[in-house]
Amino acid sequence: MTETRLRTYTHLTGYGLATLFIMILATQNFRYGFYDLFYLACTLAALTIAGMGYTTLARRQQLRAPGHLFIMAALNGLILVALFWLQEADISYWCLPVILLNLLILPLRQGLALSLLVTVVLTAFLLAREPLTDTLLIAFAAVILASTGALYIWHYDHMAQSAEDLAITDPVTGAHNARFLDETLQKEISRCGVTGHPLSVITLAMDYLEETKDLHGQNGLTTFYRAATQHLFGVIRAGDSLYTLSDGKFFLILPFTPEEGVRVIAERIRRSIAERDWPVVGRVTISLGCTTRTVNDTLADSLRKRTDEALKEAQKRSQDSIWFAEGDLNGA
Ligand SMILES: Nc1nc2c(ncn2[C@@H]2O[C@H](COP(=O)(O)OP(=O)(O)OP(=O)(O)O)[C@@H](O)[C@H]2O)c(=O)[nH]1
Repeated sequence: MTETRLRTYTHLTGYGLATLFIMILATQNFRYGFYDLFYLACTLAALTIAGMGYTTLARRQQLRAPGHLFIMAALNGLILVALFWLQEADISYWCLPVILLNLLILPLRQGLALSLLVTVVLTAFLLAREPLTDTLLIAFAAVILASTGALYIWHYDHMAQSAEDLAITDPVTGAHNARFLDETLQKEISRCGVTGHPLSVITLAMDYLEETKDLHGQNGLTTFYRAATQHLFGVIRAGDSLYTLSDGKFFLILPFTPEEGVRVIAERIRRSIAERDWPVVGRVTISLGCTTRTVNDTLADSLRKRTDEALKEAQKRSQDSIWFAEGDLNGA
């Protein structure tokens, strides 16, 4: 299930349960003749039903739907105004589920800020009217609810972020993985198609891979891959992205980089790798295949194939070299 869909279900459940709870309150107050509280509950229910409608309408943008903040601010505001207007201490108990609803519907910071605001105003109201022990009891319940809810949501957000990072990161090098490459490259190509900015890519691989493996073992290679990744992150500019492919190759996506630019950065990378003394493996050279997108390149696969061929050509000609593959400008 995607995060967006999960949020949609969570929001619908939150608003749905709140509506049910408020409708029960409305019915009870109507039965006992507390019409002010009945009207208040009906208005609150209208807001939570609006929340359900908004959740359904904005279901594709649940992660950044700003309307929830307005709905929840109105809901919280209405309860606080009613608290002072009606001078009805029973309304203070309505604030407790609202604190949880804030945290469930809104991003953590917004939800927590709104819940703390409600807690402070509620405590001030109770201090002026109710015995100190009752006030402390309700304020304490509100703080416990807000902090436990916030902790739980923070923990969930943290876990979701870690799972997402793991899914797109190579465990050995810490760079992005091949799965994420296809996705990002396709998006980048589509963006270039619209804006017309140049896009270049590079595939690079270590020379004498088998010999190095025989000499230093897989651990030696892994140490080099890790160090090379950190080094490449330092060479490329912000906006470029680096990927580790399964067969010991690296891939670079270089947005806003024309043919002359990719030749410059490829040469810079080649030289900087050859000049260093690497841990465990010592002196190492790499070969690089590069290409620049043409208007006929609409698929990630075609750019990847062309850089792979360019890399093979570079390795065939000599080690420690670069080959640039021209794209087809005439036919698709
Ligand atoms: N994508 C990318 N391109 C680079 C990088 N370094 C150089 N280039 C390309 O090579 C061209 C010439 O780079 P440089 O020789 O560093 O000259 P520069 O004018 O200082 O480069 P910029 O100010 O980065 O444009 C740049 O305009 C880029 O197209 C890099 O780290 N990433």
